[in-house]
Amino acid sequence: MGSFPRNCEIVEAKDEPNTVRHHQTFSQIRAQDKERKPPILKKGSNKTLEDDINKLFEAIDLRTCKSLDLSDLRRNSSKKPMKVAGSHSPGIGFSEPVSLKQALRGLCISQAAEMAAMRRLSMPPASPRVSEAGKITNLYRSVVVEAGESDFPRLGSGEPVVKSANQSAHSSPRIGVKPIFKSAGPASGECDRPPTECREDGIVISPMLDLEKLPRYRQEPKMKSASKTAHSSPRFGTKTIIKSSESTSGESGHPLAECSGDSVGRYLVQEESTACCSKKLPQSQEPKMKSVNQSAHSSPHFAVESSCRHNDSAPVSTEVEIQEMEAEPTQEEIHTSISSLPYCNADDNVPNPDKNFTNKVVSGPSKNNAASIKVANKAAPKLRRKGRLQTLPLSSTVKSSRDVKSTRSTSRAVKPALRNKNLIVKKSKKVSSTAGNSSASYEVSSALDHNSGPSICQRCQCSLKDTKDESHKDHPVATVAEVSTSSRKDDEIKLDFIPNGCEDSVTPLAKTNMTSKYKEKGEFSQSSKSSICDFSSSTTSLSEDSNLSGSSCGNRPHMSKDLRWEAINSIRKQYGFLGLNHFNLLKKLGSGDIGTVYLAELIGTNCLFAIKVMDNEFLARRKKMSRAQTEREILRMLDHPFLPTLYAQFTSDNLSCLVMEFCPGGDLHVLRQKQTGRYFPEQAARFYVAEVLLALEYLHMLGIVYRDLKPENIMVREDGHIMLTDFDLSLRCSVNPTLLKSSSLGLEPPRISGPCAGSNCIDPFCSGPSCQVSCFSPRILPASAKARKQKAEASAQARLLPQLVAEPTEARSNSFVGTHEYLAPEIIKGEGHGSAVDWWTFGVFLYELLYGKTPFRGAGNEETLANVVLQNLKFPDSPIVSFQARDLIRGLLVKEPENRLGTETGAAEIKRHTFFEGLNWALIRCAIPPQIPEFYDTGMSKIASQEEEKFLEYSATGEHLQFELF
Ligand SMILES: Nc1ncnc2c1ncn2[C@@H]1O[C@H](COP(=O)(O)OP(=O)(O)OP(=O)(O)O)[C@@H](O)[C@H]1O
Repeated sequence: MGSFPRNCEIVEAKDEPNTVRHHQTFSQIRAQDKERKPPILKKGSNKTLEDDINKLFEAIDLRTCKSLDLSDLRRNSSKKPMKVAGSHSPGIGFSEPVSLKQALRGLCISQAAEMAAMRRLSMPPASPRVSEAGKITNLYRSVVVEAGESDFPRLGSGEPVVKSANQSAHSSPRIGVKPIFKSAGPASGECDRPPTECREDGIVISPMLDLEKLPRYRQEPKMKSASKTAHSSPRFGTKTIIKSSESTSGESGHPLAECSGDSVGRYLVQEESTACCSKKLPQSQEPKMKSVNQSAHSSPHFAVESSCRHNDSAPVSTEVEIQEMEAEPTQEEIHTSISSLPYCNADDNVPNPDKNFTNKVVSGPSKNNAASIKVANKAAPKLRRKGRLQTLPLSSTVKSSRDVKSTRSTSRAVKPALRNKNLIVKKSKKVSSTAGNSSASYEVSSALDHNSGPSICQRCQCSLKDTKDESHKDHPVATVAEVSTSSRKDDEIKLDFIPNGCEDSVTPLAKTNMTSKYKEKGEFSQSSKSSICDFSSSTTSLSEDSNLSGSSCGNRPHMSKDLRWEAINSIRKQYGFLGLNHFNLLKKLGSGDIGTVYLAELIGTNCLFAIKVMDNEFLARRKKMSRAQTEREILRMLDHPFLPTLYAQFTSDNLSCLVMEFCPGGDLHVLRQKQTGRYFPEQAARFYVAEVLLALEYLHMLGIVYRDLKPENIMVREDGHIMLTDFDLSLRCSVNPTLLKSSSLGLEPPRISGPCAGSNCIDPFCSGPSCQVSCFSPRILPASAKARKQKAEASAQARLLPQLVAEPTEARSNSFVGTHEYLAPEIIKGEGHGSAVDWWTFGVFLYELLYGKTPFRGAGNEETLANVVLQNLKFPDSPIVSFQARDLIRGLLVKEPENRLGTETGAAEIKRHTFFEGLNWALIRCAIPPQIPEFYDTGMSKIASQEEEKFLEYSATGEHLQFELF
């Protein structure tokens, strides 16, 4: 392994001058041999052994070698190991001087090779239905299988056996393998992106992982810096962007590769041209694999930057973790295997929607903006220049303490207090999404669900007023169990959209105050995520939704008491528009690929928001408009207690702003690291994954495949409940919700035999006298016989209820999207993926919460990817996790998506698992979360004490976008 050349390009074997005398027949060779080594005749013996052999040679030669010389054999038996330059394997080919014995051996081998070649030639052609990518995959597999059977050691049973690039080169001239991954190690930050090789015969040479460095990791278990922090950090800040066919510049050989690290982010290549997400495709369009030529343009190119992520709270050495993550296959096998993984992506050529998006943003409802600006300037003297930080009094809801947001990288950590300069270097990802109309909105219906009853338990008469978030009280939990399409009419589908009024386009009020500079900055700040995105095709499509309708609270009557809506509308009424100048930017919460999120206070309202600020010019230049558009469109659709609420969106001074709900509790990644042992107790994990499951279920119902589930994307609200964020990598598709009778499901009905009874549960079937918490009562709590009987009856009733299945099973995409440790195998293998990837990531997520680490993490990204594909799932001995939890994880982390739990009927399948037994899904939001954020420091006090004027400046240059607070 160590000698494996890093950039070894293994393509179709060519004739090697120093190896086989290809064009010599066997008889010629034998004649030469005879000349060199004349037979030694024993005295008195007319027939020697040599003579016999010679006759044998002649006989064979006549039969086989007249029309077939070695070069022919070599071509036709291409999948068999052949001698290559520098190889001295005896018996494969002939070399001079060649002995009789060698010749005989070589002949036998050649005959074997000939037989293999003939066998291959007699194989039936591939089915015309098989796509070119499929052919490549099949070809690849045939090589793997054949070679695996004959020459190469098998890896773990049941796992795919793949060959090393070298081996492939020896045996398969049809597939050229070019290792392109040049990760210089976790801390080097190097990145490379070799071009995709598209051969003349149309075969796309997939980029392969170069795991050359893997042995080094193994040999150096005590890793430094990033490695030492492996336990809690660093998903190895790697961002891989793969070339996709959406490129409009024809840079097929120069796909975007973006590397990001935690400490240092670098743009080593230019971004690929266009990632289109809004192509309006007919919904009926079936998923298609692209042709190889298309694939050639879209084959994923991996540019991997393994970054050193510092983790200030991770004293556990990597050594332990690496040892734990040792795969069953040897490292060499892993290397060998992953080197041959087919990274062929098939992408569609999708028109660039950026233009439309830009137009839309810029030409928004800004009719009276000019007038409004003047009015605003006069009537609101307190309004500062856009982005200006003011020293306003703290909101009453803001608690002053500290909550240091730590991420997997300290370089990404957001410091609680403002600094003079916070530089944000934008990372670039390539994302794709599809446009379309997924206006699958659902009306909450209690008729069909036994759990969707009133928010007050009919039996125990307990109220829900204890919940901290007022908005949640009126917020319907749109779980599958509660959602029905039976009574829904099209004109009733309104609740998912914010009003037009929420989308303001503001003439740059403070443009003169906003310094626009273009600077080169050497200081980098990275977000904590290392998502991978490659925008390729999605064969399902949606159209730009236009069902926006206005109301005071975005058609969310259940949120009418939300003070934030009132505040927004008040400002809008007062000034005629809403712009960035109406907010005080208090501090930077974090930055992502397409924007920076600030904590902001709506001036004069004491209402806090999280505002995502994106530079349209930068987005357009970096072809990221589609990502921003995807996120914006999805945010506008959402109305769920565990998903963010978009209060407003506007464009101000070419800055596109999304005003969202602010989550003061940080993200789950940070919260996990604060736990003892850096893992959650099982009950806490159960709470979080249950809420995430509902969020995913809701997204799937809307035709959204999330694709980037990980703790970093799960924010903790003020009340301790979660909020799933970050939708720019999501895939939008069509979905056909179906109501299924339990009989047609062929599955067990929901099991409610848990111990909720007797505890404080709001379960409508509960005879208990109280409420709260009990939704997450431990399964092991004893239940009375009576309660058990009632539960059994409830189960029987539930059996009769129809079940809504709203899994977007038709969704397909070939994008390489996600985060390394969370990537599903089908994404890594480029086989195309659908909604099942969310259930894979859900399994990884549960695993990480319970064990404090992800299941397939390797020493580097490449090894992680290899492990995901090849390594069997293992559970550490410690901490002790229940059988139910492990069983659920096992069901979710099935490498074949078709066999994965959730693939068939979505979240409903998962919710029935015994891990969630006894959980009242409809009332989760009423349960007391495991942890409630204590304080959150907005940094305003510090600003006030400094009595400084803070300004937001942004600048963009070349590859980077920078926002500065100073
Ligand atoms: N509603 C919110 N409340 C509090 N903090 C938030 C909120 N939304 C985002 N953040 C913080 O801002 C950071 C940046 O968010 P953002 O969505 O821009 O980037 P990201 O999560 O890295 O996603 P991407 O890079 O794909 O855009 C997040 O990591 C999170 O810490």
